[in-house]
Amino acid sequence: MELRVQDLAVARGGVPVLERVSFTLSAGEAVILRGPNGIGKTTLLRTLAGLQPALDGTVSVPPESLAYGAHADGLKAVLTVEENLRFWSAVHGTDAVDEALAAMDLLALRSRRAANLSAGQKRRLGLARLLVTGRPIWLLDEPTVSLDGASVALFGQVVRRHLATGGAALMATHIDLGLAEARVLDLSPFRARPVTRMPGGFDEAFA
Ligand SMILES: Nc1ncnc2c1ncn2[C@@H]1O[C@H](COP(=O)(O)OP(=O)(O)OP(=O)(O)O)[C@@H](O)[C@H]1O
Repeated sequence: MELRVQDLAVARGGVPVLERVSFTLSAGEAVILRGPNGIGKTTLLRTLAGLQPALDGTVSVPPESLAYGAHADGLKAVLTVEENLRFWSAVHGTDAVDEALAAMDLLALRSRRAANLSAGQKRRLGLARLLVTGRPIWLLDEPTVSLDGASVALFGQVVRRHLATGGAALMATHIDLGLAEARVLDLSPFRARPVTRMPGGFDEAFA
């Protein structure tokens, strides 16, 4: 499945952040979003995931084709690791829980409550959730935060396997996941033009 983004404009807190963003992400492809802090990588990913509306533009696939992986969002603290994945697998009508546990090295932690996981273990569970969504296009926001070297390598393998089986990934990351084939999309040219400022106004005070 191909993701075609055309002239997308996105905003954060009502303020336009990026505009006229156009790119294509094909099956089997990984694209890495680049740009300085605050340029709008998270905002772009959240907009594509359907978590906030776009100001303008078109996205060729519905949010149901996209899986958003960020932080530990969506984890139920009182459920165990395995129960969390079973919950999401039921929501998505898939059956990949054991595979996901194994892929992110969570088999030994399957009976532990999510609340009692370390930050890195929570992150691994959040990434295992991607696998049980069964969705082809992954949107990843700094997926390797809190992960140790071994877990980064593990996740690199998971992404490569996803790409090899026709999936695609759009990610904001500063870490080399070992994806030699990944394309880089620099967001700098899409920075929204600043709104007209009022002299002595709020913007001036914080400039
Ligand atoms: N809740 C919010 N309300 C208003 N503005 C926000 C809010 N969250 C973020 N912003 C602003 O929106 C802009 C885009 O932020 P975003 O998090 O998308 O950038 P980013 O490229 O992901 O940054 P980083 O590399 O630091 O993670 C920034 O200028 C930020 O200050």
